[in-house]
Parts: sequence; structure tokens; C-alpha cells
Amino acid sequence: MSNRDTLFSAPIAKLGDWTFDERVAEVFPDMIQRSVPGYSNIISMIGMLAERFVQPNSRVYDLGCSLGAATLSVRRNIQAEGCQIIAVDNSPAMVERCRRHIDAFRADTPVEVIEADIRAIHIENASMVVLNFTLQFLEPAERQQLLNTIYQGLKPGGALVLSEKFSFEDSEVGELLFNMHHDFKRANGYSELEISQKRSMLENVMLTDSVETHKQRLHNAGFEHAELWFQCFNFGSLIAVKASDA
Ligand SMILES: C[S@@+](CC[C@H](N)C(=O)[O-])C[C@H]1O[C@@H](n2cnc3c(N)ncnc32)[C@H](O)[C@@H]1O
Ligand SMILES: O=C(O)C(=O)C[C@]1(C(=O)O)C=C[C@@H](O)C=C1
Repeated sequence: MSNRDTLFSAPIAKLGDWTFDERVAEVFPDMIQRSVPGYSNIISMIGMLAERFVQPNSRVYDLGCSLGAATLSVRRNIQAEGCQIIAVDNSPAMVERCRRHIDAFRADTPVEVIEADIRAIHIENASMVVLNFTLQFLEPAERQQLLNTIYQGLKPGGALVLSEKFSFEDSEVGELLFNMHHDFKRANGYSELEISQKRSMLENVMLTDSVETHKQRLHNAGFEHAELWFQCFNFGSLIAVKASDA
């Protein structure tokens, strides 16, 4: 079982910027489950999407794989033969644990876990790409380029799953959903101090976009189809599909 996240329960004198270090990796399953509304639904439904979208003899990329939760869900559900999963993360602490998690289960589809920056990854012969709460950690100016690369590397009929924390153009709704997210964290046992310390650490490194901005970028990248398929408060997931005659 995963360790409980108590990283920010005591006052921290000098709050630095957020990083995915050893301490975060150690408690990550508990942290993400208690912080992201709908996370476990999204993980299991990524498996359902894999069943539908993964094509024989193609690749699946899990970009910003952390401990490999999405990779494992995809691997459990792939029906097609001759596939390979490439899981990428630039945090050594995550990659080391991810390799152990993946190796703990037996399956036919091989998984390669790569310690690298997702901005430097070449994508080819992909039928599915997963960005599960990762794009939000790139500089906003770098997000379009990554989506362009993904579209180029996808086979016709291939899909990108893009899950993110959202901001909202309607400030009234934005404030409501932001507060609902905090209620969710409180209900999951986080104190006001834990919530506010983590929020300050994330402030400079996790800049959120609206659903409209995400859709616009996906269309700019070339995706013929893009729609929100899941939302819980200010967290959700889009599916973007490359046309089968592209
Ligand atoms: C919120 S976590 C993703 C959760 C994971 N996809 C899941 O479904 O459990 C974000 C991950 O992206 C990784 N990351 C952030 N920026 C990255 C980059 N430029 N290249 C590679 N990995 C990156 C972090 O190290 C972290 O593990
Ligand atoms: O916005 C928050 O408060 C979060 O905790 C979000 C979030 C995320 O979306 O990735 C941030 C960092 C951790 O990886 C887990 C969750």
C-alpha cells in the first residue's frame, strides 16, 4: 500500500517551487488520489480507450508517466497484438519506482520506461498518446509544440488523451469549482495548511488553461476531432482524434 501524504502538514519556513522529488514520489499514489477529483475513474477509463484505439503493431506513449498508473491501465486492456508502450518521465525518483511497479505485473505487451524530457521525445507509429496531468507542467509557450509533435507521430485514427486541471473563462464558475476542489481536499483529510502550502508551491510551475484554450491548441496541432469526455470540478480530460483518412 502507498504511504500517506503528510509532506505539507507542518509549517515550512521557506516554500520553494514544486518538484517531483523522492519525497513526492514516495507518497504519490495517495497524494494524487486525494488531490485530483476523478483520478481513479480517468485511469480506468484510459484502459477502456486503449481497448478501442490501440492498433496492432503500434506504439502507445505515456508522457509524464509518474509511477505508471496509466501505462498499467493501458497494458491491462490492450487487445491488439505486437504493441509496445513507451513511458516517459524526467523525474529519476518517479522512473525508478515506475520500473518496479511495471515489473511487478506480468503481461504480453512490453513497456519501455525512459528517463527523459517529454519535449525531446521522438514520437512515431503511435496509435495512442497519454498526457495525464502532465502538459500543465510545461511552460504555456511550449505546449503547442508538444501537441504538434504528438499529432505528427500519431497514425490515422490514433488518439491523444489530455487530462488537466482547468481554469475557467467565467470567473464565477471558476471560483465555484476551485472552492469545490478545496472542499474535496478537505473531505480527503487535508488541512488548510496543507492545502495552502501546496498551492503556493505549485503557483509558479503549474499554470492552467481553459478547456477552450486546450481545444484551440489541439485543432491548431491538426486534430480533426477534440472534445471533453470527463470533468469533475476543475479537473478533466479531453480526447483528440486524428482522422482515419488523415
Ligand atoms: C501529475 S504527474 C502525472 C501523473 C501520471 N501521468 C499518472 O497518471 O499517474 C506529472 C508528471 O510529469 C512529469 N513531468 C513534468 N514535466 C516533465 C517533462 N518536461 N518531461 C518529462 N516528465 C515531466 C513529472 O515528473 C511528474 O511525474
Ligand atoms: O491543484 C492541486 O492542488 C493539485 O494537487 C494538482 C496536482 C496535479 O494536478 O497534478 C498537482 C500535483 C500533484 O502531482 C497532484 C495533483
